[in-house]
Amino acid sequence: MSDVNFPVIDFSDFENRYAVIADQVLEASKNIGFFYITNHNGPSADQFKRAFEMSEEFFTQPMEKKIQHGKTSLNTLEGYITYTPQKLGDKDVVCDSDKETYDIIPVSKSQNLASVFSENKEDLDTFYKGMYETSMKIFELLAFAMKIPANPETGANDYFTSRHRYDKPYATSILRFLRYPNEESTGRSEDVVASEHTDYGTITLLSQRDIAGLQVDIDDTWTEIPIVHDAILVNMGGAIEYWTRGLLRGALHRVVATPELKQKDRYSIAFFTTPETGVKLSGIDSPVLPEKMPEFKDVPNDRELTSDEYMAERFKSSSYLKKKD
Ligand SMILES: O=C(O)CCC(=O)C(=O)O
Ligand SMILES: [Fe+2]
Repeated sequence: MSDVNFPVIDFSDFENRYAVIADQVLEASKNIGFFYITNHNGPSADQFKRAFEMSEEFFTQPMEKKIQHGKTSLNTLEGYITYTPQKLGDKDVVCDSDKETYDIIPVSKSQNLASVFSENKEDLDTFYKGMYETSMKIFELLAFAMKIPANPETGANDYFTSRHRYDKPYATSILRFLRYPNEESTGRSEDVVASEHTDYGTITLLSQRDIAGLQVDIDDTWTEIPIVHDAILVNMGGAIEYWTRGLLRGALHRVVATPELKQKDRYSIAFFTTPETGVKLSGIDSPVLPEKMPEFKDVPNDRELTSDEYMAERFKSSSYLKKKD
């Protein structure tokens, strides 16, 4: 475990300090690929608390209730993934090995919202939008710091945001509630409860409720990411690493079991952004972009992929739902 000063970027006095904040965001995105933001104007501490309460209310229901919203295919955007094999009718509910998750798309487009969430639609919608807006702010800062030309008509740094529009028919962002059930309840104990991976999308916002365990690979060393209260953790995903030719770092990360997990469930919330369907993950006009496309582990680098092709490649080489040996 190396001793790294984990970046915490203060967004206060945002307009006046825009250029400084943008540079800090770019530096952290290049070097570690993970950083905290504080005073961000995104969801408040109370809204996070409320979101975790909804999550707890959903996950503590009996399994029969939860699987009524089970995903039976990975192509389904919204719904529940279980941690022990379950059937919904004659179909298997998608099963992860150590954790359970519930994915939410924009509330207005949802077809199959569990009652806990539909009863609290307004809170959920506000929280989802707050996470979305915060992601868009990060994209604007990155576009500015990378000196990508602003929109000539509006002056906005909208290169990335205009490719992640909120109200596209195809949902571009997923809000995911996660629970890692405690070891006593499952009778299992593993050292690693979310295997090492890079996220598929462009950026992820994350909050670990009260049990740490998230680690990021920094210079080949697993480094613990502390919990910083009232801060949002931001990380770069594989799609933005690919799109920026490796400039931004889609860092490997994982979750390990801490002693608390023996008796207490671990909750986290993630918000994943994915570019709109058909977006070309190439052609960024930036003086800081590397000239050459590097090699990537999971995707080919000899042709230019669209967002959909990129995702398809990642799913092909995915070990996400394969059982650990
Ligand atoms: O639960 C966490 O803290 C991290 C989860 C994660 O990395 C993911 O879902 O992609
Ligand atoms: Fe992740």
